[in-house]
Amino acid sequence: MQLKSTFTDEVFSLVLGFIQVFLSLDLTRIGAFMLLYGESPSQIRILLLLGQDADSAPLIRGMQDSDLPCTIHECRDLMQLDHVLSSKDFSIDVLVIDLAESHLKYARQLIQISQNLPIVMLAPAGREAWIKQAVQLKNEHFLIKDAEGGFLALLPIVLLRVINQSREQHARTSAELNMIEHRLSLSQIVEGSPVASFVIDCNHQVTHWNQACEVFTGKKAFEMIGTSNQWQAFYSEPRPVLADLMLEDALEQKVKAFYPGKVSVSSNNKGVFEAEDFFAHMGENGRWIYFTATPIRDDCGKVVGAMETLQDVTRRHAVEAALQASEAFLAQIVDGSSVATFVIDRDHTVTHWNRACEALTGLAASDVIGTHEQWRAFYPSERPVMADLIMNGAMADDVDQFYHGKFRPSRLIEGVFEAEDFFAHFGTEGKWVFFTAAPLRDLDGKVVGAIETLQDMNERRLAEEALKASEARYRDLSITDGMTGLFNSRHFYESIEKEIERARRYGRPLSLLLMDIDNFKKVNDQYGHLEGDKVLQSLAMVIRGCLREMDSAYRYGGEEFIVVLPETRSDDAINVAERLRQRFEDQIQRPAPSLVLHCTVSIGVSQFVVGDDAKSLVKRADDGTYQAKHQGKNCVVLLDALKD
Ligand SMILES: Nc1nc2c(ncn2[C@@H]2O[C@H](COP(=O)(O)OP(=O)(O)OP(=O)(O)O)[C@@H](O)[C@H]2O)c(=O)[nH]1
Repeated sequence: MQLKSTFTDEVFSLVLGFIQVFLSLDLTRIGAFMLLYGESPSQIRILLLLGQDADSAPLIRGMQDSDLPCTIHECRDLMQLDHVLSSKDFSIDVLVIDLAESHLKYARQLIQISQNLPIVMLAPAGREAWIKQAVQLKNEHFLIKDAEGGFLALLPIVLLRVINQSREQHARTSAELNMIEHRLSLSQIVEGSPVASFVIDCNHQVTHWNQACEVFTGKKAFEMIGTSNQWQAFYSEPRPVLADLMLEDALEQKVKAFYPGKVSVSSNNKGVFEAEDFFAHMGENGRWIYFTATPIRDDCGKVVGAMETLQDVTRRHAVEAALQASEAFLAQIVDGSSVATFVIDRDHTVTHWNRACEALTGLAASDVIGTHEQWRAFYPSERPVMADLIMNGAMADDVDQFYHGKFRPSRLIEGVFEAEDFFAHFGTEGKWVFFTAAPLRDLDGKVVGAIETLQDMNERRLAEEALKASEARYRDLSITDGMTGLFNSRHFYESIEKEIERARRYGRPLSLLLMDIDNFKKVNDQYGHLEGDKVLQSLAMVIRGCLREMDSAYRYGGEEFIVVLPETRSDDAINVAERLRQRFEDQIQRPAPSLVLHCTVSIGVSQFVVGDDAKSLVKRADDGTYQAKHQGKNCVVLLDALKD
């Protein structure tokens, strides 16, 4: 029962008629009112403004007679009214004004003070004009009371209705306000966003199409808002965009049908669907777009629209495609390389194992890629390979633990190690392998993997060994007498210098034997040079059989031999010489098939004394031999330096 501010006599009469109907229906009890409106009354807080001399008793009694639970605060003037309304201690549902003439003077202030509080005005019969005057200020409810306080019984019902209307109005206003706020904030969010975004309502009509979206799609907001043409921005034919699907039942099913394999629910935000797709009709050459859509719900959770955002990820796709191509290219390079190569990632998982590596190690790429079992190619049990150590940032000490004596830091690259080792199970007879591992770094220099290359060193090793053998052979030949196998005289002078130096420096004894075959010319003359050679070889064999490891024997001249005896004094040297002489004499020579011959040797002995050099030492031994010849040959003569 609200009156418009354009209050007229006709309306006023109508209202009065309505009150009469109320009365005729005898709806004067709250219970009956509740039947009509279905409202449950709660404690109603009433503020009662009375005229100066007015009696509140009939009014309060009227309220008490009703079933309406209420509390009543009384006030008599505007000050009191203001105090109660502005106090936090009082919460008022309705203002009842028992109109007095005095109120009319400040009716305007009164209505201002009451703010939005519902007002019920009571005027005495015959004073309807007061009401008329008062309600012109504010459209409110009113009642005319007769002299006996008649109609007052209707007051509780009017109060309830007023309060309910007020609450409904309030609720409606707040909902509208919420909606406006919601729309306002959504508008601000969408319009202000640098991310291309658009919003549709529950009828699939575009309500927002922000500037970024205009730039992104080339479609102007004024073309799109109010239409359902959002598909035109993306497709050549009408079809739902992701936002449209947010309004559908069986949402996920439909999303999957329209974006098969391209869409998922965001892991960060459960209500948001995200997708990535190529839109061939966008831009010059099509575009990769990352787009999200989310339903917009009202306070009750009902879907009332949807918002979609768009981001151009074409460049990222191009970069990813280039990266993939470069990875594929790299994989081909690695695979095609004739150098056995494998790569591990930061988790030590094998990512590449090329054909050369398969051939060298005998382990198939398919058996090792994706595993941590690179060790299988090299070792019988699990342990790190060089690439694993590099990946772990190993220092020389760590590498030494696994490759002791076999590795060295690379001379070319810092942080890289190289090693050489023999792998017995490679090939048919095992192989020498040179291997080197280097870290793989990302653009920030962080180690993200390691590459190891392996080179079959067998052929080189064999060649090296052959070379060493040949060098040794050559060296042996250069210091060896070809006929007897003993060292030659050139080597004697190298050796005797060292031995003299050692004997001098450490005061160690050193002796020399110089021997000459007796009557050798005769052998040659009688049986020929070749038979003479056999005698020379026979003496060489006897000498070799009599020497210790530290001794050395030399063919000094044609039929002259020298034996160097380190750590040997002259008396021991004489013993050696005697043994030699005897064994040679015992040796049977057969210069002709039926002929047995025994040859002899004369031996001169000298011992090193301080001041000796090679020449003097040899000279004394030679003199000893000479004396032995003079003493009848086949004997040993020591030529003592002191006696000399
Ligand atoms: N078969 C052979 N004979 C050699 C070789 N070198 C030296 N002769 C011979 O050795 C002989 C040495 O003879 P002489 O120096 O006269 O001495 P000798 O006959 O051994 O007599 P004495 O030394 O006094 O016992 C010579 O006939 C040389 O030709 C050789 O390599 N092979």
